[in-house]
Amino acid sequence: MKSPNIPRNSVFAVAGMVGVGKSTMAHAIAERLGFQESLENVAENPYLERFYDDFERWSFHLQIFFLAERFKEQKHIFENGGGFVQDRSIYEDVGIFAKMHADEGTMEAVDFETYMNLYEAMVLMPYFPHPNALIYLEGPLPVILDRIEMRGRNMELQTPRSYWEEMYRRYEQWIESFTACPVIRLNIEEYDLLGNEADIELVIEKIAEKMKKTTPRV
Ligand SMILES: Nc1ncnc2c1ncn2[C@@H]1O[C@H](COP(=O)(O)OP(=O)(O)O)[C@@H](O)[C@H]1O
Ligand SMILES: Nc1ncnc2c1ncn2[C@H]1C[C@H](O)[C@@H](COP(=O)(O)O)O1
Repeated sequence: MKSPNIPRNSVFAVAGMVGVGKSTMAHAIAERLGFQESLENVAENPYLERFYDDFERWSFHLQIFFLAERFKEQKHIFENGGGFVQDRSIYEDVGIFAKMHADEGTMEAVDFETYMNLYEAMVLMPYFPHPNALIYLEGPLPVILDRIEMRGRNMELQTPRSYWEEMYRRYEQWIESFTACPVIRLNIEEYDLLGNEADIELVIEKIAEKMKKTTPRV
């Protein structure tokens, strides 16, 4: 197996729609590169089920919880000198989730403003270097919905299809104007990490290529 030309202190964030395959991808990249994984811990999230049960009541609590978690994670990555693959980025919390709930009226305007103030104060901290690349997973909505179904989290299965359709639409727009760091777009129909483990090499090649273009020579 060839050793990819990817700096050991790099940080990658895997982004994309719920169910698209981020955790699976983050795990495979981290394993292949010998990096640490920084995973979203759904089971230990005290608000997630309550949130899916009642968006209006819990959306602010959930966003604050995620913000605190991502901030701790960021500090951990910073203190360890990089070499991490993150499962989901902080940019999606604000650009997709918080904004969607504010626009849809399931987060109060005043709560969204408080959240944004906190978010902006946090991302201006030195603990918040941007990732070296955002690995964005995309694919057809029906395939993603099948994956959500196959994974079988009850709270997600009970959520109306219109919620996922709206999120999907927002992701498509959001990625077009995302500029915080270089983006590597991967179509989930062009590789199959579960069916063919060797496909991770295609992904690693794309990352190495992007790093070659974006890492300044010294
Ligand atoms: N390449 C793939 N082909 C088929 N199913 C996949 C693939 N990648 C992930 N899955 C499955 O899709 C579901 C969602 O994947 P997951 O990695 O948890 O997504 P996310 O972290 O984006 O929510 C899981 O059941 C996972 O096993
Ligand atoms: N910031 C968020 N707001 C609302 N819901 C969120 C946020 N971040 C993640 N989620 C939800 C979506 C899924 O149900 C789980 C885990 O996400 P996944 O894309 O499956 O890793 O948390």
